[in-house]
Amino acid sequence: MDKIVVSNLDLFYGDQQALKTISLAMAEKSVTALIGPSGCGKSTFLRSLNRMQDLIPNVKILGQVRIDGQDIYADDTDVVLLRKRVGMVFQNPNPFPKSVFENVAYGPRIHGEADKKRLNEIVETSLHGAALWNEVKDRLHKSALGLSGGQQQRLCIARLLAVEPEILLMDEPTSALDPISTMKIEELIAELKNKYTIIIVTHNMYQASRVSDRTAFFLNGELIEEDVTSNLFTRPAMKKTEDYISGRFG
Ligand SMILES: Nc1ncnc2c1ncn2[C@@H]1O[C@H](COP(=O)(O)OP(=O)(O)OP(=O)(O)O)[C@@H](O)[C@H]1O
Repeated sequence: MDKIVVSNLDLFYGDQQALKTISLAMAEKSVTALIGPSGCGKSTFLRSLNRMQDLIPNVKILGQVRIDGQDIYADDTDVVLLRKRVGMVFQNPNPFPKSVFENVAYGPRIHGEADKKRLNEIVETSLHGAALWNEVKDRLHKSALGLSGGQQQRLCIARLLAVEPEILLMDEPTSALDPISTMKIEELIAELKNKYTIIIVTHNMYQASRVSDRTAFFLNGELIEEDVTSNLFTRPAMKKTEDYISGRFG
């Protein structure tokens, strides 16, 4: 079943059009990878799925983004609730300068959870969910900034899981990480897709082929082609896709 359906999405930064009439459906509990050369609009597209662009001045958005059938750009959308449902992980892990525990408890607390026992449970479950519990269970009250980069990234994922999202947006989540940490995040993505709908931007085509079910190729703000990942990489329908994946540009 489709979780997110984007129809005819145009996005302008001032006069510059960064997304050109994009239509793309993303299935529930699956991983969709967004690939394409630098500046083609991948991050812009990703950020349009939880209205992160609302924070940037002079952005104009036309078209629709429906999640479970509801247009997230409708006037009555609760954007705080939307961002709880659609969480985001960034390229550089960005834990708060607080303890591991406080990082994970932060979201539930601002959404009103005050019960200590319940918060303990949420923190433990979320850290398990992000495959980090065993590595941090003895240092829950130490600073998150003392964790390795890969652990910090998994902590950022745990922080999202704590508010019970439905969709995880990941913008090049491993580009700042070493190969072992990257592998752990990729294994985690494989686990998480049993429960969550995941959209990942990656520059690494091997990563796209390892982690995703479907891949969308963007070029100059256009969606050139979208298909089952193995098809897109072995039998692309479009010449531009073939040129990109065979390393002829980008
Ligand atoms: N806040 C902004 N204000 C103005 N223009 C922007 C802004 N963010 C992105 N752009 C422009 O929109 C276009 C698409 O950028 P975007 O970051 O979405 O591409 P990308 O494919 O994610 O690139 P990269 O792989 O380098 O991260 C680019 O031309 C970029 O310069």
